[in-house]
Amino acid sequence: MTMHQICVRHNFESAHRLPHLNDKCKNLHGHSWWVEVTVSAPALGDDGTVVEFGIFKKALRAFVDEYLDHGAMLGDQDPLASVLADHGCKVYRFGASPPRPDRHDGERSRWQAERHATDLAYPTVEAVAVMLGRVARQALQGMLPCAAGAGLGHVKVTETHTNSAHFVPATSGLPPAREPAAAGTPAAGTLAAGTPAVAGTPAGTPATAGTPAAAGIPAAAGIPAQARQDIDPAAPLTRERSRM
Ligand SMILES: Nc1nc2c(c(=O)[nH]1)N=C([C@H](O)[C@H](O)COP(=O)(O)OP(=O)(O)OP(=O)(O)O)CN2
Repeated sequence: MTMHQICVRHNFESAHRLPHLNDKCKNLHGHSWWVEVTVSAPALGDDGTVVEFGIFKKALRAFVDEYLDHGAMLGDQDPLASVLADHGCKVYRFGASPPRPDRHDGERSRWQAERHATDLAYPTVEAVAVMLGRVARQALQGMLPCAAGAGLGHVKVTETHTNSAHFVPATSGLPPAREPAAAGTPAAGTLAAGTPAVAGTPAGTPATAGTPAAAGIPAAAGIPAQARQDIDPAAPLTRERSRM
């Protein structure tokens, strides 16, 4: 079987520390991280793509820029996590538990992003790759104009020139192929033949205005509402997703 693959990259500046590893890693230190995500599909969509670069990057970047860039990634048990958060610093916690229902909106909103890493105790490079794989996969599911059967290929996260981690999902990463569209009715997430892709308005999916502030997804300009919903960490993780 042939396979098409595309790759997008994004970078972010973030501190982390790994107090359970060696002496060097227990210091709060920063890296210029790179994340690279590939998306695979057995056949190209009607628009000749696996997934349109711009829309996919916007969805991925929205999460990274909002929750990780110029912040700190820490284990939930790390005492620095609450100290930094109490001082207004951006903190993304690995291994965090859901807040009690009576907690304030800010805490609930933070959790919506942190639930991608709830089963990952520490922000190792490997764990960051898993977490960003979940974000990327949710961005892909749903309406993005992508080829039938398109799914997450792999995620590479680089923290230094010498250190990186690859995450490859246990499954192929391909969600079930979408049903072929009835004539004249483009399937969700696919482009109708001959339908030009209008930026931010994928064919077959009405872009509902104004959405997911509640989902913790930044309402970045140009990201289709549905795409933002798709990276909504509040969406329940399926068994398959949680294996990623
Ligand atoms: N498997 C992993 N090992 C280590 C991780 C990790 O995330 N996964 N992280 C660290 C530290 O965070 C540290 O940033 C990197 O440590 P190290 O490579 O030892 O340090 P340098 O980048 O300074 O290495 P040099 O090549 O000597 O410059 C450690 N291990």
